[in-house]
Amino acid sequence: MCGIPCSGKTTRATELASLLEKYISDHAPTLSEKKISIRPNVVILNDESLKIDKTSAYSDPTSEKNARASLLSAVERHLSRETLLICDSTNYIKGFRYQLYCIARALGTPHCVIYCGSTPTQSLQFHSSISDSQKTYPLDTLQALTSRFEEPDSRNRWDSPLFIFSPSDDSASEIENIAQALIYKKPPQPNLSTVVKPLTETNYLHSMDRATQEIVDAVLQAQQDGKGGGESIVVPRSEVKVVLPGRTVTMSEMRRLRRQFTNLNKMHTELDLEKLAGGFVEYVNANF
Ligand SMILES: Nc1ncnc2c1ncn2[C@@H]1O[C@H](COP(=O)(O)OP(=O)(O)OP(=O)(O)O)[C@@H](O)[C@H]1O
Repeated sequence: MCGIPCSGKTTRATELASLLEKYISDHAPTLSEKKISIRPNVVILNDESLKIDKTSAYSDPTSEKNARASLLSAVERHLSRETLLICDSTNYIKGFRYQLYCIARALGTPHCVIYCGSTPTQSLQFHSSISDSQKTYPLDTLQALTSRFEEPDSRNRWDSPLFIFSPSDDSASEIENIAQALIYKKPPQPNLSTVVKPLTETNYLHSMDRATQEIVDAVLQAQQDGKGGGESIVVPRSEVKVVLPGRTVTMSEMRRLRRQFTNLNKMHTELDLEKLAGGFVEYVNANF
């Protein structure tokens, strides 16, 4: 899921989960014929199921980071090729959505993004209708999160396929398309090498280390040379260029991105060096 706070994500997720469960039950013979094994129950992960307190978890950067880390590790624990899982959170940072996409890709299972496209005015109305006993974000947190929201864009692999729902839209109208995207679609393979000989497993981590370090060095060097906001930088081994943000990129930020990318891809030993380098550049651009 994706959407600003109080945009109706949990309401939509619950509706979609029961519609998908019905779909799985109604289509059992077809699924079995196609040898598709899928559990009958849809798992929903959100602040409530993870016992995260919305009233405080998003009020400062450290708590917010912890909340996101809990969600990410819960997704890693629960997702499998047989499980339909809904990650019901704002997922408002595109780099975070990219991380979710990588988890699905590493498992070889499809994903999609359901965007609850309520307007800020509609979400404020929903917020004001919630009684004080149902704990939710304080108004200022809601507004801060709304202003930081990075809207999904179906041109990005990690935001595609994208399904957009307004509050008045009927969940049932899209269920066939969502089922096609999640149940029948072949797992994503955009980064897999088909022509280049894969690296041996022993060399893999070493090669990834070197390739990503060379890119980090190139970015920091370009910045030292006076390159800045919006400029594209050619980096080693990648056809995709790094696009610098309109602020200074620090060495520790690049180190963190490199560590995260390495962790996400360390099992992905079928990738060749060029795909790895291109993937790292995409990851860096998404997180800038
Ligand atoms: N389509 C809708 N029409 C009217 N009210 C709605 C609609 N969707 C959700 N609501 C109401 O808005 C409030 C917030 O809904 P919900 O919890 O689904 O949003 P959310 O995006 O998951 O919120 P949060 O960001 O807190 O997780 C609830 O009181 C819910 O009943």
